Amino acid sequence: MEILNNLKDPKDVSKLSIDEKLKLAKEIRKTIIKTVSKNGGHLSSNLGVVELTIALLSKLDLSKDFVIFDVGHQIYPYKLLTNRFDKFATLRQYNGISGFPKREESPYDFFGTGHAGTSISAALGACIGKELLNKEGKVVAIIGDGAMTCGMALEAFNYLGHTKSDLTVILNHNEMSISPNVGALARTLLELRTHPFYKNFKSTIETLSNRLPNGKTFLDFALRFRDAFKEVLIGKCFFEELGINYYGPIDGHNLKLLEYTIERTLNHPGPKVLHVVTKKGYGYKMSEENPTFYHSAPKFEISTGKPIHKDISFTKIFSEEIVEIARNDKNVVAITAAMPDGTGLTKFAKEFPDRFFDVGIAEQHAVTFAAGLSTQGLKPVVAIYSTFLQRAYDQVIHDVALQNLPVIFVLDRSGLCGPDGPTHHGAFDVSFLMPIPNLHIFVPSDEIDLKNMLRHSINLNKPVIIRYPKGKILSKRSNASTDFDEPELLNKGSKIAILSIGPISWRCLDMLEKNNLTKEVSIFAFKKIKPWSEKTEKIFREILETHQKIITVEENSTIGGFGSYCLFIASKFGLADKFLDILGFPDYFMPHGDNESILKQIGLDEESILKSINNFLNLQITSKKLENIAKKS
Ligand SMILES: Cc1ncc(C[n+]2csc(CCOP(=O)(O)OP(=O)(O)O)c2C)c(N)n1
Ligand SMILES: CC(=O)[C@@H](O)[C@H](O)COP(=O)(O)O
Ligand SMILES: [Mg+2]
Repeated sequence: MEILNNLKDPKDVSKLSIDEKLKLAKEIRKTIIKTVSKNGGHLSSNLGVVELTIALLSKLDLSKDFVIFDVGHQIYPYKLLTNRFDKFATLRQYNGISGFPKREESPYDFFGTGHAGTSISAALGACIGKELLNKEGKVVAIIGDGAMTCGMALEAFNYLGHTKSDLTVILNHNEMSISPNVGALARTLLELRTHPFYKNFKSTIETLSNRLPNGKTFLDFALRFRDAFKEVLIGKCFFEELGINYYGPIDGHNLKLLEYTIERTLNHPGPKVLHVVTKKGYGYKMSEENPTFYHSAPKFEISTGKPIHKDISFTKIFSEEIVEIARNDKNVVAITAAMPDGTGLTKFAKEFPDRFFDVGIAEQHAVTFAAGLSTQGLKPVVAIYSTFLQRAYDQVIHDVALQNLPVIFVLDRSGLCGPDGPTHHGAFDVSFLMPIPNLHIFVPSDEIDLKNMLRHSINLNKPVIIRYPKGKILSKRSNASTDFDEPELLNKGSKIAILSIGPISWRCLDMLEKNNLTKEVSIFAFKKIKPWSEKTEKIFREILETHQKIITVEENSTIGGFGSYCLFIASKFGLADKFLDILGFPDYFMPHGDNESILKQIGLDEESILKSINNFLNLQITSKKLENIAKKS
């Protein structure tokens, strides 16, 4: 990595010749492919923005300019060019560098992202902040066509057209969200991009500007000529209607053209959008052919592109079961906010295209849209990641729960999301959903529970949440009770009772078996955590009365989670003193890395749970011994 190795400062990029920059682009791609093949990560989006990032750093001065990447999953080339080449092999690993922009990680990561659609609002805030404080520097937001479908992005454009601030938005258009981008806006952008005048004109000027000795002057003339015709040819475009200047579309892999146009755009005062066209996955055959698979790539073999291994997950079980259910119930419809693959709805979409709705990255709309569907007697299933449901909290309360509408929310990634880190860990859903009246909240411990809960929920006629984490399924049983009011007894012990939710229950069982503690410790896996029926309360009371101590275990924040709810009920019985420990996620944002290291850090690994149990058991032994000594004397 001859060039990457020698870049000591982001400013050095601008000092390279065009040939060196082209070589640099190759080195960046090679480094990204190598690292992502070992660590997993967002391959396709990063390969698509290599030239764009080089061009941007050639034209920005990061000592005063400010740049924000929307979602931030495309930040790898930027990290490589902002003094993180030497740490890049640690990408997404525990104690390594993050896969997203992170303010604590580098002074060049100006704004943290991970969820889509925030860049223009944050950039506009920074821009107006600079104006008010008389600070120097340009502000740039880079946003993909997928993220442009977010309500927040559109809200920010609305305000930008009003403030007329000197903000540059670079729209990276590759026709892809994680899957192909959808919606009317995607169509409008495509019209801008594929207009025959633009297409032919673009290729002619680009070829000529590369060949002519005075390419820059020619390019300038040609682009001015094109702009003059823009309105006549395609009418005022979306952005210009809002009072925002529009440049483009330009080829996002043509470095010379990019540099030239970025400079020209930055120097134009006021609000503006530069429309850049790229190919997602560019430069690696496998990701060009299947950008969706390599969007969030698992570890893979570079020569074949094959993933190293794949576990059976809750997502896969949901994917198959919901199709089975829908075959027998034509009222079942499914909704995703731009994540048919991640949530497991691709199969459903293929078999029932008319009953499947990908609404774009628009979680708030997805939830209220589902509520609307349910008013007509349909049975909407909203498949969504826990962390993205945070976006639609009010919609869950105001549009679904308050009206008691039968929408089923299937929350994937509820729990640790390992290398994606704090923006993606599903750490809060139990805490933020438990207080909402009318919700029925289920937590499967394995695939059988999930299937049973789905079938039960589809006919419940109530708002439902089913939450489960990413990762492999741990139990190997072949049937389970469908009485979700009754916590499932996984092991009967005499002294301590572990009350748990989700697949971590099976890890606890494994831990007891390995440590010969099955006689001392019971495990109860709770299945429906809201509302508690009289039966659940009765069983809970019996558990309290028949055990000396209680430990709760969950993959959710300990604050406001399952454990604290149990403690609340126990206190009503006057039995709160039975609680030995409430184990779950801590009151700080957990880092990225492998789940095992994170669990260890937060005291939710087997060893830590064991320690909590042994502390009590050893204490009992010691006090027994002391009692005996006292008796003898
Ligand atoms: C609020 C929110 N919903 C969903 C996601 C998941 N997600 C991450 S990237 C992405 C697609 C983004 O597409 P685009 O902005 O066009 O970027 P590209 O990957 O095409 O470069 C989605 C849906 C997210 N990060 N945030
Ligand atoms: C950036 C983003 O939000 C998604 O790409 C997410 O990282 C995907 O996660 P999974 O790989 O768990 O589907
Ligand atoms: Mg895109």
